[in-house]
Amino acid sequence: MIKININKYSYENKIPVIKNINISLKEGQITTLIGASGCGKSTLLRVLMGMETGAHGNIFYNQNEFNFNHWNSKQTLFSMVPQTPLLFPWKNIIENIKLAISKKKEIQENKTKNEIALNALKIVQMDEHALKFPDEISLGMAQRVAFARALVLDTKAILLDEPFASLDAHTRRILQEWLLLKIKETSKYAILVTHDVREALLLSKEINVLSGVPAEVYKTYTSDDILHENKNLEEDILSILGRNIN
Ligand SMILES: Nc1ncnc2c1ncn2[C@@H]1O[C@H](COP(=O)(O)OP(=O)(O)OP(=O)(O)O)[C@@H](O)[C@H]1O
Repeated sequence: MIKININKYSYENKIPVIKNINISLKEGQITTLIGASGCGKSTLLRVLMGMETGAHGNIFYNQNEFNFNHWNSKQTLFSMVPQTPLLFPWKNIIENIKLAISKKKEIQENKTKNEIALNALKIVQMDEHALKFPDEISLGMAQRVAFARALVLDTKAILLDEPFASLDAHTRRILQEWLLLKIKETSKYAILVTHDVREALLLSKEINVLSGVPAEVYKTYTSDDILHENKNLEEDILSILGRNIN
């Protein structure tokens, strides 16, 4: 299990954007953060990536405690799949993946970067398109490449920042099912950030509903709540989001 506690984070010592976030991640499962626009979801992911420093709190993984005081972008616990794939347009698909592969990984696996990249593209069923350029593939395919790029970074957890937001409803549905399977197959831990309550219910084992700024966990739904749908969860979550809690 990965346990994340962020007691507080503020940009440039102004009012806190994140407060009292305690979430847990389980292997092969997706934990979701859902909250209104601007409540601090992307900031939270950036803190975990080490792109924003100065948060107060800690992370527990494998009996180790990591303090945010010593957290930076060189951390190896988290990688991110952003809202848009952010591929270099002048490099083909396999070259885009190879850029993310370290020399250390090449030595450890005793494989060339090409072999490692091709293997990751196989996992996301994009190996047949390895030599295409980003403008020759669809957005859904590009998001799968972004997922492969996160895989070769070999982090324990993948942070998914609204990865399906820019896709049409049909492609989104296919990729949602696909993602669920891949997280299970690769035994990754995952955090999904979304606005979409149905997406949260479809993919998550745990849903954390965030309040408005500062982002704070207002309510947590466990896998039991989600599985049994004993309450009308969709309505429940929507009504919390609609209250614009501050
Ligand atoms: N670099 C920054 N400096 C100062 N404040 C920032 C910075 N980035 C974001 N903020 C503020 O922090 C708050 C949270 O922003 P954030 O982008 O994390 O929200 P979000 O929940 O991801 O929004 P959305 O769902 O619309 O992407 C907002 O009030 C925003 O204005």
